[in-house]
Amino acid sequence: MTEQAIYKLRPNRVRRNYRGGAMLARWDGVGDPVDGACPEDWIASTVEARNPGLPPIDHEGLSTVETSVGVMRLTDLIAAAPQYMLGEAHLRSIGQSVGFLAKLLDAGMRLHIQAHPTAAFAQQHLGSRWGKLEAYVILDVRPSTAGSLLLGFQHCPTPEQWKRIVLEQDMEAMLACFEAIPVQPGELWYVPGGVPHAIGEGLLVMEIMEPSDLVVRCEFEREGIVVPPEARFMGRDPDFALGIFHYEQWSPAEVRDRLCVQPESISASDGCTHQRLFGQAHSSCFEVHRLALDAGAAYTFASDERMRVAIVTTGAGRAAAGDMSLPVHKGERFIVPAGGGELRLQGGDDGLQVIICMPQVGPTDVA
Ligand SMILES: O=P(O)(O)OC[C@H]1O[C@](O)(CO)[C@@H](O)[C@@H]1O
Repeated sequence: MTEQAIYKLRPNRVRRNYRGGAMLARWDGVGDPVDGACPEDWIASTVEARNPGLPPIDHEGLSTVETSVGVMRLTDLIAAAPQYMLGEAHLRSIGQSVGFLAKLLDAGMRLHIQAHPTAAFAQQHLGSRWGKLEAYVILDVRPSTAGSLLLGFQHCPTPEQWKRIVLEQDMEAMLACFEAIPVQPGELWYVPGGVPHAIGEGLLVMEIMEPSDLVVRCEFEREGIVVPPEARFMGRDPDFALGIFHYEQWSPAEVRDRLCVQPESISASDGCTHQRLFGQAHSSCFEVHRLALDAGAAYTFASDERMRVAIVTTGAGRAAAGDMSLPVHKGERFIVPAGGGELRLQGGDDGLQVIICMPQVGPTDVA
């Protein structure tokens, strides 16, 4: 198989327990975009979706890429050229998975209230190296929706009260534990394991997380969508599952202080700003950068021999690596393998914004 310096990712929609996806369909050029049962696109995913209680779909969640010899599953491409795709250091510390999971998430309705295990809990009790710490880049808010998150308890129940609320589905009491946290496009948030949360109606979010689909779902039905019993508590009993929650009370201002992240400026010159959005201070699993190029501006994202997963979030332009150069536009997602060299970007007439995600594989500094 020929090694390419850029692989375009195919759309990869995944079923969830909420409706959405119309904004993603618009990104993908679908003529008549509507919300449906597949509101997420999993990007460069080597993680299978877990949808217990729904009819099985083989390999749901696994990404496919365009290659010179046709469309291939990313896991097969990596297996065929692990060193080129991921690099030596990655293979040694992480193996043949991408090492993190990125998603575009398009919420046509508020998601149900949930929490995820920390990596420490997952290692100790679930036989998994990772829990599911999540980081969000808010990309857009649908008109006529407020744009908010439920995040952390503002009126914290005791573990016994929370257990009663969840088991009896006392929705009035459950919602009374939270106040809406307003969010804006461009903001960065992160959600450590154990923190209850729900993404609000109308948000389009780029989500980067530890590579698992481990979740405790607390609302068993929303807007007629029933979360199947086997999908609620990670297949365990309620006491075990609800044991992952952190029972801390944070006011909306404290939530913003703790969990709204300020980007770190890496460079700002010649019509291009380069920021690190999430790094080792937030996660030992992934690192995320944002590049914003004015019309005609050019920028080279240096290679430190890690795989880079790129998503064009605004505008259009060109992306080049090695001897490949492609036109790219809003919604495009692509991979530059560890062995693909530096990534060269150029802004088109309306400029170009690209988010780049990479695994953490040890000491890192791409500045
Ligand atoms: O509706 P579901 O299937 O529980 O999906 C939950 C979604 O919520 C998130 O955990 C975000 O909070 C996504 O990563 C996940 O896909």
